[in-house]
Parts: sequence; structure tokens; C-alpha cells
Amino acid sequence: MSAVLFDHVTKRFGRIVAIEDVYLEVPEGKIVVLVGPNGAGKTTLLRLAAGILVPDSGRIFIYGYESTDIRAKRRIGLMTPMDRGVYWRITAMDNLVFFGTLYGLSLREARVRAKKLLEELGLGERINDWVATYSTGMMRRLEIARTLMHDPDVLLLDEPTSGIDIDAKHSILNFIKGLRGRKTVILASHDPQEIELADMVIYINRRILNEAPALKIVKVLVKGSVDGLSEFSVEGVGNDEYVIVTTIDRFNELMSKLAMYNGRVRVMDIDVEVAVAEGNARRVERVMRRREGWL
Ligand SMILES: Nc1ncnc2c1ncn2[C@@H]1O[C@H](COP(=O)(O)OP(=O)(O)OP(=O)(O)O)[C@@H](O)[C@H]1O
Repeated sequence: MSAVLFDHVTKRFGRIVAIEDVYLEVPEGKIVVLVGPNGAGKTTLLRLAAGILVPDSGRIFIYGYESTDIRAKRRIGLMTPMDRGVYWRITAMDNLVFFGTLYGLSLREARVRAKKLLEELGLGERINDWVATYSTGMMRRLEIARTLMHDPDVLLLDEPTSGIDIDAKHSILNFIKGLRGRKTVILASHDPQEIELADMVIYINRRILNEAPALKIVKVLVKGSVDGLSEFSVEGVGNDEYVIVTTIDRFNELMSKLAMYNGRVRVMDIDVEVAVAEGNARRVERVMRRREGWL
């Protein structure tokens, strides 16, 4: 059984179609990173999985339970940096104990779990400090700890390291890395180092673009020198731009490699060629054109 299943989900906000017919199976224990331009529907997908939003059509299952079911919600932890989820005028420990007891932990259990999480996230020295004295990066780590207090199986993280300093970022990235195999993580991201964590990268722009079986060849236009990508076909097109051609099954691998350039290579455009079965004709369909880099 998949940890999370989006079964042909569509979500509209008035006239805006945020998510359209998304089918996605997320296997247990994997780290799945959702990438795509601003407004592509990444946050909406996380909120749908958390049962905060209800789809207009289609269904979402968390370990077989519909996402709005309490049994699904108990297995989910959602962290979005935009929502302030901790109290400032009490200590980090008291925050976590409070949220832990809301989920039915005993005081003792909650204290033990809070201490462990705070230590793992590098906040061991600041457990008994008021949250108001925390930096943004510390606050973010505390939010992640709060999300994990009820020991959910699935962790939904929206741009977990955006806007924080490098030390906090590394501590969060290492922490997430350590969850591989133990938790299922779905992470929405624009950040190359976050994308690097992925077992599976899903490119979404309202619809999922790299999952459909009909999609075959991907051409990625990048700006910036891509030396060291010898296993892909790379062609210079002038003006420091290159076209990389690959098959859809190696798209994830290519995106992880590009992420390792740490922002020195920007993705300018992605084209997907759709193989049309009838008469073995191959028609090229432009499914996406973006002139803005989204990495
Ligand atoms: N509560 C809402 N009410 C109305 N429109 C919404 C709401 N939430 C999202 N939208 C719209 O749905 C679309 C998808 O938004 P969403 O926040 O999911 O994108 P995103 O991929 O997370 O973007 P970003 O990378 O900028 O965070 C956007 O057009 C957005 O304006």
C-alpha cells in the first residue's frame, strides 16, 4: 500500500484550477520532492494530503484512510513556514509538551520525546528558553519538532529551509536525511539542496508533468556551464546556454545532478515530447515553457 495516494485529484479556488487530475502514489519511507514554478499547486497538494483542504473531485488516501479521516490525520504532520505554529511566550519544551499532550501523550512521554527531538535538531542547549528569544532558523527547527511530536508516519514540509541561515539549514537537511526509510516525506521546494534529498522528484505545474506514461523525451534548457554531465547529451546553443536531452525515466537523475551545481546552473525551460501511439507518429507537444528559472 502507498503511504499517500492522490487518486485523480482536482482542486479549484473559484475560477483558479490549482490542482488538476493529479494521480500520485508516494511509497512508504521515501523522500518525494515537489518542484515547479510559483503558484504551481505544491502547497495546495500538501494541504490536501493533510486533510485541511478537500478536493473538488478525486480522493486522497493516507495508508488507506481518506485524508479528512481522523485516522489519516494522526499519521500526518504538516509544517508550513507561513503558519506560526508555536507559542512565543513559553519555552520550547513547554510548547512541545503542550502539543504532545493534545495528541494524547502522557506528560512523561511528551517530555522524553520533546527532549529527543530538540536534541536531534540541534536545539538541545536551548530547550528551556522562551521561544521569543529564538532566531528564525531555531524557530523553524522547533516547528519541525512540533510536527513530529505525535510521531506521524508522513511528514509534509513546505520549503522547510527557506529564509534561514546556513547552519540551521544544514541541521534541518541532515535531520530530514535521517528520516529516510523511517518516515515518508513530501517536501515542496525551490531549493537545490532540498531537491538533492529526493528519492523521487515530481515536477508539477497544476498537473504532474513527469509521471504520465506517454511522456518520453525531455529537453532541458539551462544557463551556466554544465561540465561533468557526460552521461547526458548536452549541446551548447550559445550565450552560455545548453540543451540537455534525456529520457523521462532519467529526468529525476538529471534534476538531482543539476541541483548539485548549487545555483550556478539555472533551468530556463523544459520541453517534453509526447509519443503518440496511433500510427507510431511522434508529435512534439510543448507542455511547458518557462523563461524564469525555478531551481
Ligand atoms: N486559499 C486560496 N484561495 C484562493 N486561491 C488559492 C488559495 N490557495 C492557493 N490558491 C491559488 O492556487 C494556486 C496554487 O497555489 P499554491 O500555493 O498551491 O502554489 P505553490 O506551488 O505552493 O506556489 P509557491 O511556490 O509560490 O509556494 C495559485 O494560483 C494560488 O493563487
